[in-house]
Amino acid sequence: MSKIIAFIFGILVYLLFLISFLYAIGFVGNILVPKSIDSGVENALAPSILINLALLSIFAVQHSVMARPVFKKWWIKIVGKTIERSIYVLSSSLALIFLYWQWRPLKTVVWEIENATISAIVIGLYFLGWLIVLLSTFMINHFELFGLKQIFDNLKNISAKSPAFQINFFYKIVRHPIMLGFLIAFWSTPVMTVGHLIFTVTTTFYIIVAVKYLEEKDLIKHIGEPYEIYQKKVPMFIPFSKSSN
Ligand SMILES: C[S@@+](CC[C@H](N)C(=O)[O-])C[C@H]1O[C@@H](n2cnc3c(N)ncnc32)[C@H](O)[C@@H]1O
Repeated sequence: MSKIIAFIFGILVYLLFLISFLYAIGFVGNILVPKSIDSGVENALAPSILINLALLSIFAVQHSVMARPVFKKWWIKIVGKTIERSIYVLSSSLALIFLYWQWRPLKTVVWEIENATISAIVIGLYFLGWLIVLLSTFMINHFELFGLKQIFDNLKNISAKSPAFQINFFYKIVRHPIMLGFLIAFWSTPVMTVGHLIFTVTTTFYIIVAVKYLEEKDLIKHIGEPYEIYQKKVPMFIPFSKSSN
């Protein structure tokens, strides 16, 4: 019975993730969704900036703290291995939905691309960024990353293996294609407002710090020398650039 409940929970969490992921494309790109990064009533500058930074910080803290091995080890003892990842995905989705809901638009335009062709290219890049994000998740392990593999394995009484270290497809070109996809999507806008710029600069800073000082440190601890060799051969974010630590 508990296996079925865990399974249903994991499926519902995955559906919520899909909704919040699709909503993110509409939210950042100001496309189709009822509330986007630049829609709604504009309030005073200082409180809006503080609220937006607080919303981004909630996501960053949740996302980084719950992903650390020390936290995971402790948390697995409480919730069990099967649904640990689903709870992580659920928490991230809720933090994102809260951000979409409470985001304060700041509509002053910082830059605007007036040339229609360049504007269309930039919009194309926006969707390319999101596509890179989605495809990259399949290159490591989409189903493990979003908790589905764990709930399926549990249902079939298979003991889950640790996810394998991948150096395939996009991971041959950069070490962090998912984050590169986000960076491309967040910066590629024909109209950059103050609110969008705050979002983009803060997330860029967070991505660089989280990858360099948290994720890669954990990967070196976990994988060891093969990851250090990978770091020397493959650049972090910029394809074909000199590889860096
Ligand atoms: C949200 S994913 C982001 C992965 C990577 N930073 C990127 O931008 O493509 C985070 C998870 O991917 C795992 N990961 C990072 N690089 C990996 C690789 N080359 N192979 C397998 N898993 C990896 C990390 O251990 C972490 O659990």
